[in-house]
Amino acid sequence: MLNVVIIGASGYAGAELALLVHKHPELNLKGLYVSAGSQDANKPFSALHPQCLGLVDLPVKPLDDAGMQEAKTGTDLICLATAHEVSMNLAPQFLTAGIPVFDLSGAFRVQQDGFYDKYYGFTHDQPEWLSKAVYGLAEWNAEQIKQTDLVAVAGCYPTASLLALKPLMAAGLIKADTTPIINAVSGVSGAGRKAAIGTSFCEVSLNPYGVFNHRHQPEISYHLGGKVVFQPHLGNFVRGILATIYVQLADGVTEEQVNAAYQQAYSNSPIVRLSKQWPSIRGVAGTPFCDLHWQMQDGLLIVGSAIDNLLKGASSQALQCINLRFGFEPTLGLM
Ligand SMILES: NC(=O)C1=CN([C@@H]2O[C@H](COP(=O)(O)OP(=O)(O)OC[C@H]3O[C@@H](n4cnc5c(N)ncnc54)[C@H](OP(=O)(O)O)[C@@H]3O)[C@@H](O)[C@H]2O)C=CC1
Ligand SMILES: CC(=O)N[C@@H](CCC(=O)OP(=O)(O)O)C(=O)O
Repeated sequence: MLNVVIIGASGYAGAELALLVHKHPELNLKGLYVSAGSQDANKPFSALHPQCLGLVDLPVKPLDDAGMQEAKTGTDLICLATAHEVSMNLAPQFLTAGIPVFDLSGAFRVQQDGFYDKYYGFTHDQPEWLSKAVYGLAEWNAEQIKQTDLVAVAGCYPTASLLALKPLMAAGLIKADTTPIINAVSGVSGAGRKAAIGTSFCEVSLNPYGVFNHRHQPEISYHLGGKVVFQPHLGNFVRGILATIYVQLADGVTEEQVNAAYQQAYSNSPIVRLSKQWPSIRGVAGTPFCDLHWQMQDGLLIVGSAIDNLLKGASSQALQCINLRFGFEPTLGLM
């Protein structure tokens, strides 16, 4: 059994991960942590997430000096479900102690000059670790994930978008000099557990946000290797992302070629389901799956992609990466 520590365990993504680790046959949930000054420090995890009562009753401990020392001792791997800047600061402290890190934040996802200043509002001060990080999009980067100690688990909207677009890009089916358009809606859990007026459930109906400046647009472009337009929306549901993606196909591309591209990419990947119907939030919420469906007409392809933002968009994808890194079956603890 591998001993796992989760930092940021009281948050929405960390909590999902704690439950997944608890259920995993090869992983032992060794410790759960929150910030040193957290109002939740020392509360039982199950008091914060009552669905886990009797399953995960460990306390969430404060990550003060003693907590940090304890978190490092006898630990085989660390998961960071913390804000980007917190992860940037914490990851090196575990990596230098020889403990592999699986970071759910955006802190190590994009290796591009000036990216963090422009899109995250801070200067990245760990360029060496950033250059060593592997992007944790499990279906596409399995070989690199197996060999790294720092996995930057892919973002939620980028996971839904890239799983839909990468097969087309890899097969050369996207028309040159065109820009795929990604229109996506997320549930409010995507904004995390902290209360804010803009993501308060009574305030949210359905609205676009982050127009032309959301940090996931460059993350998607960088890992696709091509330009995209990305427009997120906030919807009045708790969890799930539905992305509808519009792609101009290269001249002469047939439906058979599109089908073959998706089959080739995912026929051995049970987490990505090539559906015969348009995906829905209901079809994926609470599951580790990404559901894809597509249709084409007159050279235009429309692809639907749905995931649970807290699972395939965060914690279950982290677990896929852990499985790959430690040589377990890729879907162990997930299906
Ligand atoms: N929500 C989602 O759908 C997704 C989230 N992510 C990423 O995962 C990360 C967590 O997201 P989410 O769960 O939504 O966020 P939450 O705000 O729900 O949770 C954040 C967690 O971090 C803890 N925390 C805050 N500051 C520190 C600190 N200095 N040291 C240790 N722990 C700290 C918080 O507890 P406390 O404040 O009490 O200390 C809490 O447990 C983010 O980077 C996010 O971008 C990725 C994909 C999807
Ligand atoms: C609805 C909502 O607010 N979603 C968040 C994205 C979720 C998230 O935490 O982003 P990462 O996947 O990059 O970690 C946002 O738009 O910033």
